[in-house]
Amino acid sequence: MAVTKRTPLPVAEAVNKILNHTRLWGIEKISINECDNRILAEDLTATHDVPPFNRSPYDGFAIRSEDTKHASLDHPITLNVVETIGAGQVAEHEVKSGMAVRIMTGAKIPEGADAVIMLELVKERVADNKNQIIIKRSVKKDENISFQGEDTQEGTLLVKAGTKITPGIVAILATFGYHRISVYKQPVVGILSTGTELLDVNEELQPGKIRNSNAYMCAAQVRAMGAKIKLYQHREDNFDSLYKNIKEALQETDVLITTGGVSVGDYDFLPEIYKKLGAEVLFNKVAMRPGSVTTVAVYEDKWLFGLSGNPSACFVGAELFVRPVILKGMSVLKPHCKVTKALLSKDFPKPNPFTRFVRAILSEDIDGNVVTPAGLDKSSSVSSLIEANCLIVLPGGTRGWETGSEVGVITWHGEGSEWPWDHPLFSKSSAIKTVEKQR
Ligand SMILES: Nc1nc2c(c(=O)[nH]1)N[C@H]1C(S)=C(S)[C@@H](COP(=O)(O)OP(=O)(O)OC[C@H]3O[C@@H](n4cnc5c(N)ncnc54)[C@H](O)[C@@H]3O)O[C@H]1N2
Ligand code: MOO
Ligand SMILES: [Mg+2]
Repeated sequence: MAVTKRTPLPVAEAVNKILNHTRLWGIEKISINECDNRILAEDLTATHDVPPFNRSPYDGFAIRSEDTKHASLDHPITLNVVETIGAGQVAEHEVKSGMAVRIMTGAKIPEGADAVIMLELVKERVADNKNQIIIKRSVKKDENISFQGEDTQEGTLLVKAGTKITPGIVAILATFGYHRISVYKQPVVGILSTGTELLDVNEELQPGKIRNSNAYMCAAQVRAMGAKIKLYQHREDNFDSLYKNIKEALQETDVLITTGGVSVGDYDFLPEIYKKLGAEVLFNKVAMRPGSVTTVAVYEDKWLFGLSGNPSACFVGAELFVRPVILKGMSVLKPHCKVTKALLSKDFPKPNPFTRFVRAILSEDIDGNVVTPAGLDKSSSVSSLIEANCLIVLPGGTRGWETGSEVGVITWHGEGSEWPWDHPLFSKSSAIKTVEKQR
């Protein structure tokens, strides 16, 4: 059987094709108790000032500063303590000249008072059956007052829709009384590995067989992207049953990732399955390594990602192509891997006509970011994924890369990047400059 020729698409064009097809996953309301790491679908605006009233930042006495104007070690002044309030209580008295209110941290400053003096700075006594304090220093107006609105003012836009809910944002939700929150729905991402050679994790090795690592790896990647996972039993490379499995899985998923069976081999059935489904194949070859066989198709409103069976290629395919589909569908403002630059700490002599994504370790030294390739640089490698915390992006060309070269790097942790990436990592003409050898 003749092998159909595939035309490799530059990585940036492949990403653009995907971006042209993304759709929003919809919005749902959920409880504040279950919103961790979800993506906000509404802007959060301060619905009142914080703090909402002037309050005491210390345990002390609310006083009128004027009363202490002439207070000193030699001329202590005495005030009568008229009541005590804790946080949550409101004073009954207005503080008039000669009066003080014993006040605890967080309590509303009583009318008439314009300063607080800490407990430790006064002497307390009872005289004539009255609680009194003696003050030996002057206190300035506004001293030790937390002012209404000093943290944030009513009407301030605090968090934009499309932001991931962190513990800090949960505090904001609670502060302003959002107990049910609009968030983007999480797409359901099915993961189905094909390969007659595959065993499940709990099975003993047999001749010619290997355990299915891709499905579990992809599930972990996609879960970290914030989607819901449906992990399917791995399947043999059999056209008819695989077609049926995929068709069924598409009924209950928004995105279906398959791993393996996507190249040109006798048992690589994914290309034929896309055809039989009538799926629109956006691309089936990308000018990149690893992952050149990555195929992406759309079928009705579903996505099909045919990731490579080779573990490292599978990993790269998920980060480059699945990530933006999931995150853009939740209006995440930076839905792509984060792009940055670093100096190469080792020669990378292997030239490649395609853009190469090298699993690597990014670290910082006094000169800035440094990046070191990690482990075996083959698309079949699984151990190079252990330490890798980034991918070096080497534009295709005829030369290798020397120690000290400034290279583009992408990472999948924390905040991402917008598209297009801010320096043209993928264009040959951009020839990332080689800096003088530094080490
Ligand atoms: N004649 C050609 N052969 C190949 C080409 C090509 O262009 N022409 N491309 C090569 C490249 S590049 C890659 S990458 C692989 C992609 O192969 P498939 O996506 O079809 O994947 P499989 O053939 O099913 O498996 C490849 C490799 O990965 C192992 N594998 C598969 N599934 C898993 C899994 N779930 N967990 C762990 N490892 C898995 C499988 O045993 C194979 O060793 O094709 C090249 N060939
Ligand atoms: O798709 Mo393959 O990973 O380029 O080696
Ligand atoms: Mg194959």
